[in-house]
Amino acid sequence: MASSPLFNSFLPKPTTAAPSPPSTSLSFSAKYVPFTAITSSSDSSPTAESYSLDEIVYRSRTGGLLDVQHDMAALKQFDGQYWRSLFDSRVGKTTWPYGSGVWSKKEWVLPEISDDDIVSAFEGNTNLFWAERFGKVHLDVYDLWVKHCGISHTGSFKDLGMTVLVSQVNRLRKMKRPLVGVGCASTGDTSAALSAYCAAANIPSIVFLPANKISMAQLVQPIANGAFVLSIDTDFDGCMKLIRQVTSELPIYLANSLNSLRLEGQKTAAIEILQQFDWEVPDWVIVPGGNLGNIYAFYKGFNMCQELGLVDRIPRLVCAQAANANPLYLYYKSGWQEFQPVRASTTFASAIQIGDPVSIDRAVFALKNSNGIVEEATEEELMDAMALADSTGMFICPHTGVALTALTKLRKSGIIGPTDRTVVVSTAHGLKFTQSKIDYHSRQIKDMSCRLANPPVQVKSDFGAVMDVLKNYLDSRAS
Ligand SMILES: Cc1ncc(COP(=O)(O)O)c(C=O)c1O
Ligand SMILES: N[C@@H](CCOP(=O)(O)O)C(=O)O
Repeated sequence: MASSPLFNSFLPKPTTAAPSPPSTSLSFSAKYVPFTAITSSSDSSPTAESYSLDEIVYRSRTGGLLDVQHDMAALKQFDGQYWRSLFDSRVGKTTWPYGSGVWSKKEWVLPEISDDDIVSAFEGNTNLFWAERFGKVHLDVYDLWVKHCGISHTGSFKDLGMTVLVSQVNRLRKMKRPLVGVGCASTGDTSAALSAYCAAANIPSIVFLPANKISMAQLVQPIANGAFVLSIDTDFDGCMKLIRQVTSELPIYLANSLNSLRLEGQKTAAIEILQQFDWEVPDWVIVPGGNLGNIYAFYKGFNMCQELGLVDRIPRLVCAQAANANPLYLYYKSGWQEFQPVRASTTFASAIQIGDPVSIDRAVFALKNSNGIVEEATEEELMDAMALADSTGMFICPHTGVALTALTKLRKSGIIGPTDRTVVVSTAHGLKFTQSKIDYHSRQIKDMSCRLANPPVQVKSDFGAVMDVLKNYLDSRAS
């Protein structure tokens, strides 16, 4: 384990006075089952094919997706009120590992892992921000909230899933499983999270990045955290194919969301939203989608809360895609006829420039079961939405601009009403995407009017000149 003060919070902490976990915690368990067992079962009867979470397996026997299935009967020994109180009692504490927004829900995430194996930066517990001015002034909505998942250790929601995956790898390595490292393909955020958590636990990380397609701030993260970084002359989908081939040949553990362990951490953001609303259910939750693991993770988190009696319904989900990388949108618009991967074009929402999402089946299931909607945003729409949100005090990433565009469209069409409680999920920190904001505000984007650009005013070092400029500005504000 690292001993640097930087990673102090990653280290197991002595237990201080804190609420006790359920005395039966050791009886909770989870296993991998084929995703089809989740989608087709109307009851919780055991499926023939299942795997221990200590096995290294990403696909079912038929090549389909897997899912982590919890022993719901064991969890149901406790009622909704019990779980609500337990989770609430852990917020804002330092007791290891419950101070993490993910591990505060440990019984629902990885119930069997030892606390000593957990690698955590106390991720989660992110700000649920009341976007009062943006909502009221620009959209005529009064109950609009932005869940800032990007205000996090590595600046994106990926930390939520990565703490789970790297903790499990840490456990497997202690069990002497022959894993030489952990690898991922990435549009930037997954690699940043993977490399930070691996560095904290002294596990080698290997990342495949599409050359020249991610932001400089994202690129520098795995470099700084000591990952082995391959910049490959292809797009994300090409990198994804390569890492899948490599991880089937070498004992490198796959860290992309194809690995269903990741989604167990990501689903806690949904539980946290309910918790932050005092267990009142919002009407809408809007999530930007790329590889499409996260939309399913949100569904799973909400669905578990309903099934275990913490709430009595789930929100309607909206998945928002960039029009330049919109295979899910096209599929939805076709009435779910036939899925066709696309070749994703360049988008300012570069982290979702994905044409062949691995979790397409998971996303469709989540949307169908939440009465969901898919929307898309053009480059101009997403950049204007980002600039507008920033002008009301936020500093969001372009992906959040995609989600806000979806909200704007659904509000304009009346599908989202003025008093509907709506949560937009902000997936990464705006500081990772400053170049897109610089391009916009300096009106340097071809074929885009950048109508909300706010470039600095060049002025001579002269009192009169400064006063003239200021008077003009103040007059324009007054009018
Ligand atoms: C900032 C950001 N937003 C949204 C997404 C989309 O998440 P998912 O791939 O789970 O759909 C990603 C990654 O893909 C991302 O990095
Ligand atoms: N946006 C992602 C793309 C990969 O998604 P994953 O959830 O499958 O890891 C990234 O940041 O790399």
